[in-house]
Amino acid sequence: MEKEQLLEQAIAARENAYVPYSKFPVGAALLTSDGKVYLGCNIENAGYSLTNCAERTAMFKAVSEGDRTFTALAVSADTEGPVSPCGACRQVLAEFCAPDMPVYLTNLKGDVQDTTISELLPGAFTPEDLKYAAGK
Ligand SMILES: O=c1ccn([C@H]2C[C@H](O)[C@@H](CO)O2)c(=O)[nH]1
Ligand SMILES: [Zn+2]
Repeated sequence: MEKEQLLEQAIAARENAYVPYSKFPVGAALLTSDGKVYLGCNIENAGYSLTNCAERTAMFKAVSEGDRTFTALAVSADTEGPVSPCGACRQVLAEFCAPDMPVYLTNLKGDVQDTTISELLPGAFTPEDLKYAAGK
């Protein structure tokens, strides 16, 4: 799967966004090691804090279908520069994705920022951090 194809899919995934409150559609495309792509969009709620971001929608779809091995993620929104994933999504991504996994952030103007999971959330709290206390 080419980076460009994944970016295209993230842009297309915005079409299903449910965004009556923010009117800010976001799309995500999460690539598995098997070459499967899970799409995600943001899904808002009248109880605003219950909103689910595009990145977490894609991740939760994949995990709920039994896929946990990921090789790349693309995210798209209509932002001035490449879209910046929120803190909650950065933490959820760090749970399942390798620190060096590529993440492609884009906007509708074609700006692309290549980054990684660990660049998005340096020092993430991970499953490893739970092992010290568990081993006492
Ligand atoms: O990376 C991001 C940033 C924001 N949002 C959503 C949450 C909310 O629905 C809207 C405005 O914050 O955009 C995402 O889905 N992903
Ligand atoms: Zn988010």
